[in-house]
Amino acid sequence: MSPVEDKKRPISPPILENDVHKKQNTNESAPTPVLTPVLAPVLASASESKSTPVEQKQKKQPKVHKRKYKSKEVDQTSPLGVLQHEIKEILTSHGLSEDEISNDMNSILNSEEAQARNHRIVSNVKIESLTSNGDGLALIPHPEESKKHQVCIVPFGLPGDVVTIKVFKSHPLYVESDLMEIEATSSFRDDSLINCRYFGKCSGCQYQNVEYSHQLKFKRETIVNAYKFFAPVLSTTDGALPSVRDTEPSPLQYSYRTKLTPHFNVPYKKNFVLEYRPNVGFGSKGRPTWRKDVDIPDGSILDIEECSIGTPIINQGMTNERKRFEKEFKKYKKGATILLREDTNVASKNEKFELKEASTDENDVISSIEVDLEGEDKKLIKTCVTKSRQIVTEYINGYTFEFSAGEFFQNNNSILPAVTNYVKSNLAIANSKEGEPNYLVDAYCGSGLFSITCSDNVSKVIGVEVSADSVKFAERNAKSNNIQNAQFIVGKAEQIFGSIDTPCNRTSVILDPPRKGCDEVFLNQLSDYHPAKIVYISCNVHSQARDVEWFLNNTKNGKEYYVESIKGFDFFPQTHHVESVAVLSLRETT
Ligand SMILES: C[S@@+](CC[C@H](N)C(=O)[O-])C[C@H]1O[C@@H](n2cnc3c(N)ncnc32)[C@H](O)[C@@H]1O
Repeated sequence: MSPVEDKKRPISPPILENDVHKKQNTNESAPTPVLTPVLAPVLASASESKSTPVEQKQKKQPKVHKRKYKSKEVDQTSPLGVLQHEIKEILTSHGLSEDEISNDMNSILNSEEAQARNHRIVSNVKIESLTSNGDGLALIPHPEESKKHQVCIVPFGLPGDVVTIKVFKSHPLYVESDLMEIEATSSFRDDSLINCRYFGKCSGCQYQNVEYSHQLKFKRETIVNAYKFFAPVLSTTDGALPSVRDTEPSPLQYSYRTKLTPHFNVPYKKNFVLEYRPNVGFGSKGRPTWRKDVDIPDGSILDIEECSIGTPIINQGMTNERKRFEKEFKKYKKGATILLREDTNVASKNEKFELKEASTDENDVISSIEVDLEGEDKKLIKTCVTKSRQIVTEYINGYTFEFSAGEFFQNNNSILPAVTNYVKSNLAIANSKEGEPNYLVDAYCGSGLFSITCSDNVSKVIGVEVSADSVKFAERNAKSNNIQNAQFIVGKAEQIFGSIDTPCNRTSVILDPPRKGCDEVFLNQLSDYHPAKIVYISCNVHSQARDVEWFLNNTKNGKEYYVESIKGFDFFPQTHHVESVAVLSLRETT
């Protein structure tokens, strides 16, 4: 084990809600807690018993710093915000109150004994459900009070599994655990399907041991729950929400990710020089031991040579860059992330294509893979780019898109034809007359993916995007794809409607915001603009559900719309992620 890897899990202080979130993102190991010497005052008073009261007063009492649990606000639509709803669900199903599952955080923080009682091994734990994050959720006996329970998160546990776990972290209303043993197997579990030796420890995938059709059902359930939790009025109003459609499968279930970002840590110490190469890979999800067939050393970052969901050229890039790092790691004074982004160029089959700068092998030769396009005199030449400012190309349904390697672009090329076709097919405006002009506003347009792929169905497209760099690429992409009816504006989606002059009853709007969703300013303006159709694409179905509920129930014209359809797209097979497309249409007036 290299010196930068932590050897033993520290007795963890409870992680504050925000800290947990930070930790999940950075994959840092938990800080070693400084335990408060709770016995110190007792011992001190015993040795002082012979002094006079005046002497005792003069001697300074050692200060006991009691640690206090401070909770911080969590973003309601983040995994931790969603967990609050999931905990309520499990409580309702067992007829329990919050008091009956609560943990005494101040005691756990200040007493080693309380920590030891709480952070323990528990057997015969039945996994009841899945969180939106793909973790198992269970109810276990409370270690302090026999009438109470604890809600426990068990990564890699599947509904129906009976397992042994090790609880290692406490929070006021739940605990976190590692999966140690599977005692009885869920009907969803088929460990023979596991494709990667790091599965079960790496934080990247959650469902490699779940048959794909079940994965798609889990994701549909995530969407159903998102609307139940974040659109409660619509969910409980008869006929206000359509049944969520089946999740669209990804044509590729492995080898699909066109971008990976392995990373490494270097301890922050003055004049520190690394003696061993640190692990390079992805964050670990606790320290589970349930996979008996592989032995992977613990560490906050796992050393990963190959990622089974990455495309072949991305994995070739990973091999190249790991070899380079092996030679150069001593130069690094701090941790870093290695960008691996697929670059796809199109050429005719016999053309000798000159490769642009990209990841090279140990002989300094650019690694590339060629793929013939079926039924066409064209081939795709793929390389792996590692510089974030470098321009890369993506090929979708006959269109090419250029963008900076470090900027946002969808990561699963194989599903993009299905998604863009679905979005396009849902833009049609009811009661359209033949020959009448129609328009599209693509808010949050990035480098023009939907503006360009949907442009041939409409008279004019206006794309809006806050990043000037992305707009530059959107314009360039429209030109290179010979799209003449698209115009792009640099600006905030919240400020666009004042400058859009297309007739609202002939205009459809695409929304594809970042994870946090749209804000109320934007939704009010969208409602005032009153478009004929809205297609809302989202990588966070929870913020989508919240926005749809707010738009329909709280904006001026919201009541005039109904939710025509909701459908998930599986951009990330083997993981818990799901992309959702909701279509909102104007009710027909008689
Ligand atoms: C999820 S991406 C979608 C991009 C594009 N539709 C695609 O699929 O490639 C969200 C985009 O919204 C942009 N964005 C973020 N906040 C914005 C805002 N307030 N107004 C306009 N665009 C914004 C980001 O720069 C990013 O390009």
